[in-house]
Amino acid sequence: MKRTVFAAALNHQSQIEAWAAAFQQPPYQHPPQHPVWFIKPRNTWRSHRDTVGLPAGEQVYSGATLAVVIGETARKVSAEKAREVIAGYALANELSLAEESFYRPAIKAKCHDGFCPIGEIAVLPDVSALQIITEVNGEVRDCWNTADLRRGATELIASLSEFSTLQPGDVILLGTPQQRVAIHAGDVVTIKAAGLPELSNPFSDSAPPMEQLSGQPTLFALGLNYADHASELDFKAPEEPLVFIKAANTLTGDHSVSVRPDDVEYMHYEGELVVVMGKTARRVSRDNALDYVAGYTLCNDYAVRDYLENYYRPNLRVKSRDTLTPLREAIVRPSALPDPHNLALKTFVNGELRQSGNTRDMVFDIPFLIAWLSEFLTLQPGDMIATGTPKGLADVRPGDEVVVEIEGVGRLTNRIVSEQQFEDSLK
Ligand SMILES: O=C(O)C/C=C\CC(=O)C(=O)O
Ligand SMILES: [Mg+2]
Repeated sequence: MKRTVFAAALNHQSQIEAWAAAFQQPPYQHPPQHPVWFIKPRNTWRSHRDTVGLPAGEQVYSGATLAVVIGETARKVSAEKAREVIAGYALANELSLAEESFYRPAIKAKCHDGFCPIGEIAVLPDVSALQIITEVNGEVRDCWNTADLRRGATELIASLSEFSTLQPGDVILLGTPQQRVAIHAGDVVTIKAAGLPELSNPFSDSAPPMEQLSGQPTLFALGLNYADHASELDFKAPEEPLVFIKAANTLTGDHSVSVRPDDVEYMHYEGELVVVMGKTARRVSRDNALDYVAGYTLCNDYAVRDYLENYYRPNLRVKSRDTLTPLREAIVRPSALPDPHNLALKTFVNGELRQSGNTRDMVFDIPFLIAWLSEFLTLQPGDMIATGTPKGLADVRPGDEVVVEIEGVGRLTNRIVSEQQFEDSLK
């Protein structure tokens, strides 16, 4: 069973060449120094022969790629050892709207329902020079070679597992070339490569309804959803929700530890109200949105600012690190919290009040966020929306106790430890 589907962007030589001049300018400033990660959440997953519905009025592009499937737990694995954790490979179609910017997470371009069909797994001894062929209605329309990838499977596993422990069932998509194939309703897109089961999907302008999904619930998180926090970071409040996704590996519980990397200057807390979905939601109106909510809880959306790069910012390396998202499992039912938009939110460090806000100050409120997301993707029971943090960030150090408290929802306590302390605790 798939767990998290990670994807590498800008990993094909043709993309870096096409974007070379732009990456020397704002907002990028320089070419990416680290792999550019994004996540294809479970609503995007489809299988061989599944029909994929195309969003009305949008041009969708095929993105044939190779998926590497993790077979064993991989934590801080070297590239040399990475081969040992690979269960096999599959073909995938990393579907996308046009890639017009890599600055902020491209959830609208990448995460529509059905935007990630993945084929059956097979064991292959070597994928370093594999031809990936795309046929549309039986005609070859694209062909690229994995030899043109900037980082191969083992290097990507090493890079990702440095901050995100991989588990069996996790998948990494290795990237797509700059040129993509435009697809239309009525097309059948087939992806082929020697030694792998082909992946073929018909495309329609109306897709069958989503069944109940497997895989980990998706944790959507809002950036800059409080104007005072945006301004303390020298940003204006966004004109539409800035949504990024956090992977399952980052979650930890109440009274747990969060690891501060030893080589960083600034790791800060972010107390946040979290909405937990209770019913399948697709194209839900703002007026009805709260009817789909199972309850509310809270999280601490820690960030390691040293690792920020202006590619799909905030990057997974900043926001999706092991142990850096404490989340309280117990939820408060909507009946006990009639107005989630008027709750005091506080964060204390070692008993001292450091952050104090109110959920009434959200830029985009909860009904808006549910309606906006469900306009292009299906929210499933268990999916969560961390609604952003107000002003008042500060660095935290090993030994600090951090408590997030939201009126009517409860408290979340955790302690900061150093990498060395955490490694010692594992021995
Ligand atoms: O790009 C940045 O510096 C901020 C991105 C996300 C901030 C966040 O998680 C929040 O506002 O909450
Ligand atoms: Mg946050």
